[in-house]
Amino acid sequence: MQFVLTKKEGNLAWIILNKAEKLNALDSKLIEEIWESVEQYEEDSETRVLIFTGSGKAFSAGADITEFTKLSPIDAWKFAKKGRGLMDKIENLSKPTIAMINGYALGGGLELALSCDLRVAAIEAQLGLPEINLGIYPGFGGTQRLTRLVGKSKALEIMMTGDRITASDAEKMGLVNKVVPLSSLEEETRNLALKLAEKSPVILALLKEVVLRGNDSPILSGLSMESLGWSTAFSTQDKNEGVSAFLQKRKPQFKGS
Ligand SMILES: CCCCC/C=C/C(=O)SCCNC(=O)CCNC(=O)[C@H](O)C(C)(C)COP(=O)(O)OP(=O)(O)OC[C@H]1O[C@@H](n2cnc3c(N)ncnc32)[C@H](O)[C@@H]1OP(=O)(O)O
Repeated sequence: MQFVLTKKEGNLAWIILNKAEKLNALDSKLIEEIWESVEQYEEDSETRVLIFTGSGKAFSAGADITEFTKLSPIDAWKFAKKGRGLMDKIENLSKPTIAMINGYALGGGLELALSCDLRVAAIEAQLGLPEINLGIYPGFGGTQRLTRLVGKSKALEIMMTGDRITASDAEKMGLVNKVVPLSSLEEETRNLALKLAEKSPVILALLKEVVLRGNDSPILSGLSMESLGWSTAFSTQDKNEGVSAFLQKRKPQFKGS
């Protein structure tokens, strides 16, 4: 890999965008390498949580604008599909994902963070969808994911003005889950990831499926999926382990079966 660093820490996998001199701008190569890293950890049964972050002063400043000059409309469609495909893949991973936003998360960079389950940001981070200033609009899923997350009015404000927002404002509108000083960002993110890694992976996967599919469905369908998934939990060893551990006043050891 040229532009992505990966590292494993027990049950945690880190995927680090590593093109700091270009603020981790997402070009075709970087998108392919993130895709490969995601596939690698998706298949790795030891990995329970994936953390995405960037090296240097940015999480990612978005799609690589220099590539836009040579794109025909058909190329642009292919590029948007490729980037969006990656975001869809990340969103639909059965394992929990966290975006550790260390600095700028703009355009496609914010869209990458939006495709993760949770977002922890440094106080210093700046977020936004500035595509409107380039005469385009978000094309890696942001129009849909941001709107579902913060509501139509706030999402339109962010996309129509292109203004950058602070991590604290992002937290207030529910766009990020937690804001911490940059100096403790890694530790706080790791602690959150370790907490998730202790839960049952099979139940987390079921929960994700019900929440994601339910979010796209009328409430009655979502509620029905919830009941079906909930009863499926009763076929797992992890449910037996969780209930037994409570009754025996000990910590559960979930194995993912
Ligand atoms: C068809 C597919 C649809 C895709 C949907 C997504 C679209 C997008 O994401 S469009 C891009 C949206 N992002 C932006 O508009 C942000 C662009 N960057 C900036 O505004 C600034 O770089 C900054 C405010 C984030 C930081 O400013 P500053 O601290 O002054 O740093 P520099 O501008 O000097 O940046 C350093 C270096 O990085 C290059 N760079 C930054 N962002 C991008 C980018 N998105 N694409 C390509 N290159 C980028 C910048 O040009 C500098 O390079 P050098 O000049 O060679 O040093």
